[in-house]
Amino acid sequence: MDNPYISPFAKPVYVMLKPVGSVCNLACKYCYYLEKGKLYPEVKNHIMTDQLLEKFIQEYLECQTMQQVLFTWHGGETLMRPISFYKKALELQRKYAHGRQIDNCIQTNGTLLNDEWCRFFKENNFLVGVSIDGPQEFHDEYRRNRQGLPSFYKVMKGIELLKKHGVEYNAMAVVNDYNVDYPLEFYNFFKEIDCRYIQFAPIVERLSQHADGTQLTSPEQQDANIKLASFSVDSGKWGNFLCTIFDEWLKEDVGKYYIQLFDSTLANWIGEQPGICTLAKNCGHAGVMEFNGDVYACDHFVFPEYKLGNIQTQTLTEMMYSQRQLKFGTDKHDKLPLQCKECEYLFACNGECPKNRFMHTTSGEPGLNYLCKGYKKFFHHVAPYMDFMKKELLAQRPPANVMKWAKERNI
Ligand SMILES: C[S@@+](CC[C@H](N)C(=O)[O-])C[C@H]1O[C@@H](n2cnc3c(N)ncnc32)[C@H](O)[C@@H]1O
Ligand code: SF4
Ligand code: SF4
Ligand code: SF4
Repeated sequence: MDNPYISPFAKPVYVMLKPVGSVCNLACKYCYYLEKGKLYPEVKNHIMTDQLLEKFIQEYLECQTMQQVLFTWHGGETLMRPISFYKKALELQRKYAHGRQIDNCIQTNGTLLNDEWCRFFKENNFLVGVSIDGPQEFHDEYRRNRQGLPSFYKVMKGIELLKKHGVEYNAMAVVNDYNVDYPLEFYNFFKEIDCRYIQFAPIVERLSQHADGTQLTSPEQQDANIKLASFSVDSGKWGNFLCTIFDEWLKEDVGKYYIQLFDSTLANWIGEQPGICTLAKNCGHAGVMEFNGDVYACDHFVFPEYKLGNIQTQTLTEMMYSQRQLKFGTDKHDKLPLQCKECEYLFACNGECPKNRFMHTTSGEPGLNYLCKGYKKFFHHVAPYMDFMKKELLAQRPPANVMKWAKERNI
């Protein structure tokens, strides 16, 4: 074979990069990634070398079967690498692109953004994801640095700079035990700052002490001593949160504000692939590569037992299409408990993220998702509107017509 990297598979290989591992200037209390540094106690600097960066970029580009290739820079805090690192990455992308179209997106806590970063992102067409958990009071509850200093004002300044430079950005928020009680304040905040693409994710973590000093728990561990982390969202409240925001969105925001979870729900309603992996039928499409070349099954499964290999000894295609990774992907559906398999909302929920499946069903079967109650409530609540939007889409009319329809029915 001329090119050892060519992938025989139709789906693109997608692997997010961790150029500084889990290193960060903040220490958000709920962060699932901060403790991942403990997986590499022998390494002093968790920094991806230029050699590894080049190896990854060459291989990543050469194994793609699609014309368009997406690079995702993730952390830890991505902006803890200097701009020169990303300039080098762009040079290497150009070197190995061979005519492919390359897109870059980067996830950041926003605190280190300045004019220089924003100019760089604008010039190079980066999509920037900024983490912000709503108004100051919610955001600063958990998003602080090691000294306990809050980060809200720095993030807001960062967002202002992105806007000033015309950089495309979206907001990434988490919903936790605190902000879940204030859905309207949360939603209106994003409207006030004129953020039209809103992504939010529920926090569910379980903690126990492991020998290597880590605390987060993979779903296989079913020990009764494993406690739900206090910052986790309550399942029922998660449902109320989604329903309240949905009703508000329905008043005048459909087609104006894009809420990823609602779009993904509609996608499932019409049988399309949802944008959120948690609502998809299978997992396994998005791997992550750590600073040292270790590749894991998913960003939320960076546990030793989910390591697929290392790019120095195996190709990305070998790892991402290994039997283990394929099984990781199909297990999402195959391991559903009967209660899910018989659920009227299975097509929309797909049992959500396997990381959260540590409950038992009413008949005592393990593997039920902790968020089941909340999602069931949400799907039940939105079903008539989703049915209507589906009808509109199939008739090639805008789904935003749902607002008028709901108003006429006084709902
Ligand atoms: C690990 S951070 C890395 C990138 C960057 N430091 C940032 O904060 O955006 C990626 C995203 O995960 C979110 N996150 C952190 N801990 C989480 C958890 N336990 N569950 C769900 N999302 C979490 C963060 O709020 C952030 O939006
Ligand atoms: S800024 Fe991102 S990586 Fe850093 S602690 Fe917070 S969530 Fe984790
Ligand atoms: S394990 Fe969870 S986060 Fe990972 S791909 Fe599956 S649904 Fe998504
Ligand atoms: S709503 Fe509950 S029972 Fe239904 S598929 Fe989702 S997790 Fe399973």
